[in-house]
Amino acid sequence: MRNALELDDVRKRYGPVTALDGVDLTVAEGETVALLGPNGAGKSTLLAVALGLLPATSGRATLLGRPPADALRAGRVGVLPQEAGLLDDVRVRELVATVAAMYDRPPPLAATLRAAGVEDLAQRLVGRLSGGQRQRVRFALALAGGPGMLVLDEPTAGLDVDGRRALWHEVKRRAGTTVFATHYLAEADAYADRVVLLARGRVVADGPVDAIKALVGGGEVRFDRADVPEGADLARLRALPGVRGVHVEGGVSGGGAVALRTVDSDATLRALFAAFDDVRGVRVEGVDLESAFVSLTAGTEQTEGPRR
Ligand SMILES: Nc1ncnc2c1ncn2[C@@H]1O[C@H](COP(=O)(O)OP(=O)(O)OP(=O)(O)O)[C@@H](O)[C@H]1O
Repeated sequence: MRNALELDDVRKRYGPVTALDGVDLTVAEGETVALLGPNGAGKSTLLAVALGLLPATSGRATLLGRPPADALRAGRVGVLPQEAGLLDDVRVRELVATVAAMYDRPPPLAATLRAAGVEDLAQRLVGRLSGGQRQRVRFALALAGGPGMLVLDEPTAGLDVDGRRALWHEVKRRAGTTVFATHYLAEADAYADRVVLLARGRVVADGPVDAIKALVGGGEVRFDRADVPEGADLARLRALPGVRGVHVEGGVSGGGAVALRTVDSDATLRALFAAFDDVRGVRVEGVDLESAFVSLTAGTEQTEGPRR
């Protein structure tokens, strides 16, 4: 299968700030890839370089087998940039029609308006729309040329529940290549085949959602006890193999609910049963994407100033 996107040791500096610090990334055709990372990690910069909208300081970007700007000019990629300005004094229908007319074989206008959920807004002036409605219009502009690939920077920012559902429904229906940046981990979990986790301009994890969760490993062993563990009991729980943290909540009718954060739930479970004979309601839960995200990017918020 051909690669839709290739980034080869891409670096991008804005004066003293290193926004991308040697990024290698490959996206195969047909893949849906989510780009995650804390504020300032470099997600928007990565997408802008991948699209040829920003020059890299060094390294190489290839989009659909060509220099990115060429692929973009050929109308093969639909783009939803973050905070894109829109003309205010035109009606939604005119704006989408004008953009569609720049392409060789755009889909019927009605289909684009429907797909982006802006049919009912077609006659409205863009300048009078709400934030979420404007975001839907941006999505319509990304779809206007009938592109084979979508690059979406925080596409559901400002969208209500219906708007989000409609957008992802459309992305899935198209089954083309999609690369999107998001802060909503649930969206990455639900819609991406693969997650690329950026921190400080570097790829710190790259793989299917389950593999990213597994990188952090372990999970949580939860159980109930008749008594809330305290003192020596608590120390014994902390000393169980694999345990990295103990969280205790007062349970119903005076009992206690306990959660053990562990890197080896099998070893923790065996030792727990050996050491305590009054545990009940034991359940083991895996790490969720949020915990994995926090572990893998902890303390990495990008700040101004020279890099260490
Ligand atoms: N035009 C610019 N001039 C100077 N610094 C910039 C510019 N654009 C981005 N940066 C800096 O580059 C780094 C990466 O920014 P970028 O917008 O790519 O991050 P992001 O992951 O998209 O963040 P967010 O989640 O907040 O949108 C940040 O430290 C940011 O302050």
